[in-house]
Amino acid sequence: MKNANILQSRIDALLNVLSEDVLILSQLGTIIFSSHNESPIPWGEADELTGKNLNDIFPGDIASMLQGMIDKSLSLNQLMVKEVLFDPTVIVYLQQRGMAESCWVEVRMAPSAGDEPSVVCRIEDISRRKMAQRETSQIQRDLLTGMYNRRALMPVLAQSIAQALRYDWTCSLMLINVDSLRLINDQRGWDVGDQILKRLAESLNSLKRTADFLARVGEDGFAILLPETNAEQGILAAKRVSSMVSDLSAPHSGTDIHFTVSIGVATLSGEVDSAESMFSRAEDCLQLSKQQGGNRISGSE
Ligand SMILES: Nc1nc2c(ncn2[C@@H]2O[C@H](COP(=O)(O)OP(=O)(O)OP(=O)(O)O)[C@@H](O)[C@H]2O)c(=O)[nH]1
Repeated sequence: MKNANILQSRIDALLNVLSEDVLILSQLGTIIFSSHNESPIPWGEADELTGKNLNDIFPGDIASMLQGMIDKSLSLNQLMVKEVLFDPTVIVYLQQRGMAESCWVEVRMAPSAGDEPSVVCRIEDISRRKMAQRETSQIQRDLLTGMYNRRALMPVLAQSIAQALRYDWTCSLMLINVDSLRLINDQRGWDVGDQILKRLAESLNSLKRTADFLARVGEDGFAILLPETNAEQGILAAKRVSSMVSDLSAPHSGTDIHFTVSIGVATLSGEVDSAESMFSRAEDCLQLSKQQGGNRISGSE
């Protein structure tokens, strides 16, 4: 009995230092025990929750999703984890207790030993983590086309170079730049220019191999990192892009506006190469294609 008391006081102390909510739920979704301390979720007093069922707190779809987690956790005897949006306009129980802003929570359920089947459920507010994830992915994406940007490309290129050097492979970088986008914008309107960039992005995305990495770099162009691709194969890939672009167009006043691209391909040239030096060589090749009148492919090792 003494031991049981010590254990209980340790469990109470443990629960007191947790900022997450902890519930024990029966197999049928009834709250047997609840503990919440500094949680931003206004559940009401701990006593108020005990004896309530998930259906008393959550609308039908969320209650049955949580019940599904209980069922699975008990039948598979394993931890279940899900991210759930707690929106007070949907979860009226929480709105009535003062919740004004939505928050994302991580729900973890683990089967618990005992006479009656039950699960221990931890609910943690992960809104900040979610926001940070969203911000990170936004700063790595181009807003117009949704593709990765140069900031995202450079570390991947550096990694690909490191791998190629280590395993005695190679890799290539292709820069694809729309010819005379300024003129198209001026003559047909910025919307047409936008359409061209979007269609080109979508088509490059479908054309590239799964292992390739596509990014929008600069105002009017894209880059594709081609792992395990030598100079000759890089030029072949560029030819495929060029021929694909000849079938692309953007609609404008009932007509189709066609466009061309210039391409520069750089291939890894040895131990001294870096992401920056390879990118800069690809830019030089692109420049050469532009100087020769555009709609051309230039490559360098
Ligand atoms: N429609 C559209 N235009 C953009 C976007 N970003 C930049 N631009 C424009 O794209 C044009 C790029 O101009 P330049 O760098 O001179 O290139 P260009 O006219 O394609 O000439 P070349 O590359 O030499 O063929 C500029 O007028 C930019 O204002 C965009 O997101 N959408």
